Amino acid sequence: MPDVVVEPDADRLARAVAAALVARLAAAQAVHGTALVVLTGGGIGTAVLERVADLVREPARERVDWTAVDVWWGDERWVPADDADRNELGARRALLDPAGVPAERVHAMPASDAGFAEPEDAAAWYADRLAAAAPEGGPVPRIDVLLLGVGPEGHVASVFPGTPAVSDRRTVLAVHDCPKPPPTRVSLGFAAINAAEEVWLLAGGAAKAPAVARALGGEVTPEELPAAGVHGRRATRWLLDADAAGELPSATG
Ligand SMILES: O=C(O)[C@H](O)[C@@H](O)[C@H](O)[C@H](O)COP(=O)(O)O
Repeated sequence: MPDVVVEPDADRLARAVAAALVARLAAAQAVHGTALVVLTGGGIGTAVLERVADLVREPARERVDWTAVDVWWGDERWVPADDADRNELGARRALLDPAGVPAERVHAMPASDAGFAEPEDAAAWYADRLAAAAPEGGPVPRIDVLLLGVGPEGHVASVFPGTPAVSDRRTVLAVHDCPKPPPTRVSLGFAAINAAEEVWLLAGGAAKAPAVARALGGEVTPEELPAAGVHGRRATRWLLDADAAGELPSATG
């Protein structure tokens, strides 16, 4: 059963997720020496990273060794490396650069000008990188926490309802004709998403309330609403603000 946390508003949601993320990464490092996080793009994903950067600047609070954090992405837009639409650029600016994450631990998905002819080639390359990082020979390394924003129609990463990506069994996919621009992307598929130890779905705002309620209502298929197909190996957490939780039974009485 997923864990659902509701914060009063978007700012407190971002702060709460940031604090929980720092704690989760510190706990993983205490056990394994390193920690691995998969980042999401979008507004809430970037807001969380900015709040984490605030925490990093509070020396008393800093418990994460950012030189021992591996950063991967859940999806990336198929645009040039310097394009403002790149999720990677937003993450570097918000957290990775100020926190001092070493270059060799930042595993960005290829940009459209990185030398791969097609996004399919970039997806295959990223899948190989994930497999190469998996010590036990599995498809992906140990993912301590995988962050996902949620679209108003229930997409996660770049897996959209009613698209081949929902049933694709590969760990990394090329996605075309996305309803959310830019249209072409590289995205983790459920084979990678659901291999994470913990998956945190982040949603803020009333526009997300119907998708959140349908995903948690248990009456919808991943084909209809991909967020309903997300299940971490150890934990699945929904981290919401009050508006995004507005159609949950507990909120409607
Ligand atoms: O690259 C992307 O666009 C994101 O990965 C995407 O999956 C995003 O997380 C959701 O669309 C929610 O975005 P917002 O938080 O901005 O609503």
